[in-house]
Order: sequence, then structure tokens, then C-alpha cells
Amino acid sequence: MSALRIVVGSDDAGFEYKERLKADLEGSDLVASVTDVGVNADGHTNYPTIAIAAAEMVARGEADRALLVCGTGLGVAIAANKVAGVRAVTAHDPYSVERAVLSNNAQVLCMGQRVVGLELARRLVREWLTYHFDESSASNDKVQEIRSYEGV
Ligand SMILES: O=C(CO)[C@H](O)COP(=O)(O)O
Repeated sequence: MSALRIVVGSDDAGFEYKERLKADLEGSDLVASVTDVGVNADGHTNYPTIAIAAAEMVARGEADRALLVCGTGLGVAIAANKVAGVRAVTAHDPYSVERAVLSNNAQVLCMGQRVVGLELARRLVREWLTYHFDESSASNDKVQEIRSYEGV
């Protein structure tokens, strides 16, 4: 499996986790590149702007996955899911992170800095990198049904 190109982003409520998780990704053998679409330390960009910018990179094929952080992980998921072809989930437990990839072929993982502990978030991201969707699995029909509804 080839190493992943990952785009990361957050609003100001998710900035600290985004920075920590970005550093972990940059140190991982499973990651080919990390692109940061903000915010920076003094940034106050609204979460939809960041989430849509990251999701559009995935939709254009410029990134394989996105990792997004806001206060809850909810707003960034809602916004990213507006980009055609993108499947974004909020997940804070190991089983959901696994199924997000293996069942849903979600390219975008969203987390809430105000919801999950940092060490759990770091572990979940490490595990997330090891999962890859199997297009021959029984889950693929269901993902294709979503794609077909979207017209992508
Ligand atoms: O969690 C957020 C959106 O889901 C965001 O970090 C904060 O949003 P707000 O409560 O609207 O400021």
C-alpha cells in the first residue's frame, strides 16, 4: 500500500490538536506528505472555510485523506460532506475509526478537541493510517450507492 498524502485543517478551537496530530503524521512512515490548510497560530478562519478547502483537495485527487479538527468534530464533517465525492465522519473511538475506512471508505476523519483526549486522538490517527478500503468487499456496493446519488 502506498504512503498517504494527507491534508490537515482546523479552526481555532481545534488548532492545538491539529498541530500535534500534524507532527505525528509528519513522523509516520505511512504518510507521504502533509499539507496544512490552516488555521495558523493567530488564525480565526471559520471551520467551513477550512473543511471545504481540505475536502476539495481530496475531491480533486490532490490528497488521499483529510484530518480535520474543530471543537466538536461535527461542523467540519458537515462542511466537508458538502463537497461532492467526499465522505467525512466524526469518530472518537477505535471501532468507528476502523469502520469509517473499511465500511464507508471515508476519506475524511474529523475530531473534536473539546471532546476527545489528546492521547486517544493520537492513537486513533495512528490506527486510521493502517486501514485501507477493499473495493472487493461487500461494503463497496453501499458506498457506490452514495456515489451514484451524488452523481460522482
Ligand atoms: O465545534 C465547532 C463546530 O462544530 C467549532 O469549533 C465551534 O463552533 P461554534 O460553537 O459555532 O463557535
